[in-house]
Amino acid sequence: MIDKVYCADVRPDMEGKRVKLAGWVYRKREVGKKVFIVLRDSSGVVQTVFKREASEEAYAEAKKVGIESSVIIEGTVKADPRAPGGAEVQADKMEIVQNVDFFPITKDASDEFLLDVRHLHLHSPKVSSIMKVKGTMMAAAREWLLQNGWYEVFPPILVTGAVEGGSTLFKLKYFDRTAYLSQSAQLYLEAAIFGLEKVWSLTPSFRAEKSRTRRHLTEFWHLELEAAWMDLNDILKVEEELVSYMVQRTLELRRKDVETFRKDLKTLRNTVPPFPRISYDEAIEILQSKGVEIEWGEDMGADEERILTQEFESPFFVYGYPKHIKAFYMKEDPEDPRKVLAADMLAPEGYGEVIGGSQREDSYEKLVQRILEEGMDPKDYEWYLDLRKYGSVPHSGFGLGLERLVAWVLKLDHVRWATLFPRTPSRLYP
Ligand SMILES: NC(=O)C[C@H]([NH3+])C(=O)NS(=O)(=O)OC[C@H]1O[C@@H](n2cnc3c(N)ncnc32)[C@H](O)[C@@H]1O
Ligand SMILES: [Mg+2]
Repeated sequence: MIDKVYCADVRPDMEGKRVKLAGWVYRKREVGKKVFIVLRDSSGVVQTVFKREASEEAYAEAKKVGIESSVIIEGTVKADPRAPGGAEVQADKMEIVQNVDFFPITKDASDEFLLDVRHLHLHSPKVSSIMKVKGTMMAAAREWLLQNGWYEVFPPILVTGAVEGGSTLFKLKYFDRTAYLSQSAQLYLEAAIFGLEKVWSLTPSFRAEKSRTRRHLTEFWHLELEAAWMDLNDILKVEEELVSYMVQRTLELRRKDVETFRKDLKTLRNTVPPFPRISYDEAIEILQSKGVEIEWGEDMGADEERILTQEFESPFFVYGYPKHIKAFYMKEDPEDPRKVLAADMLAPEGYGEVIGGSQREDSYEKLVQRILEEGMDPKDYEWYLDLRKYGSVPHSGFGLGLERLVAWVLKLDHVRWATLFPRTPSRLYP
């Protein structure tokens, strides 16, 4: 590894210190007999200046080097309030590792072009900021989960059945059998709670969703928790504590990156327990009062959720959905058989659903009945039904879409920008 100083670590108090930098040419301009190069690395940028009198050779290299060329620069730090970070490097040596004559991404590049060359778009400091925030949010989640006694497990991705409906399964040939890409690790987490009680996993989940909305991917990162002995209210408390910790910790560690995308942090600061809770019935009434044509029993889509979020300035829960619009594994509400003990967490500012969760049906007979009601074959879920035969317990869990949470925190206009290489119905390459 090159013994280098990171760009963001070049400070005014290093005046006179000799440093070696390694990175990529981010910006370049010639002013009179000087060449200014803003060098970029993973930490940020620093201004370097090349003068003929300092080194003829380095000056000539600086004049010819192209944007996004990889370079190693040596020089002396000089405090200068006009330079980003208050200091610049007066360069006297440059090694061009690889010169780039023309970098295809220009200022006016369209979103579609950026996605076509996503492998080059990852040079962008803004993209790096998104990935740093996403990584920090997951690091915060891990911190919280470890501190609160949750065990990480590693469920399979190659599976034999649907969790969230057969219409969004990706099917593949598995030797002489049929397999699917996992839509959710939930069923396997439900098996794990009989030994570990409180489990979680971060896995890629796959949905053959044809819906081309700003919040759907065909592959997304899915943070899922499952706990024995917990009912719906218990798991909602877990959700709001976990999400609050993820958001507040990210503000603590990555505030500059977050502020690159949003100046108003109010809804993030408001993300502290307890989150507001409204029933599905109340949600329908609110929507109807705002002129939305929706009847009780209908599902809320992105548009309805967007309108609903206008009522809140923090994430909030909607609970008590009608049974027929929710998944087979959800426990019927003992007080109202039309409903299930399920709740979604919606993010404000128009983002909507970021978490889907519920208390699970723990009765063998009722679960068989729900599977049949949904037109599925209990034989396909024999192992899953066994979980209700051998020491069944009340249990609950949820799934958080990591890209959706990041998209809200950074106010991204599409969830695809929150993933390294977005997968959508029209995108499988690069
Ligand atoms: N362990 C569980 O209880 C999870 C449960 N089986 C489940 O998959 N619920 S979910 O379908 O609402 O998906 C959960 C979350 O997963 C995210 N999600 C769900 N589908 C997508 C797509 N297509 N793209 C991006 N993100 C998606 C979104 O935030 C949802 O709230
Ligand atoms: Mg959902």
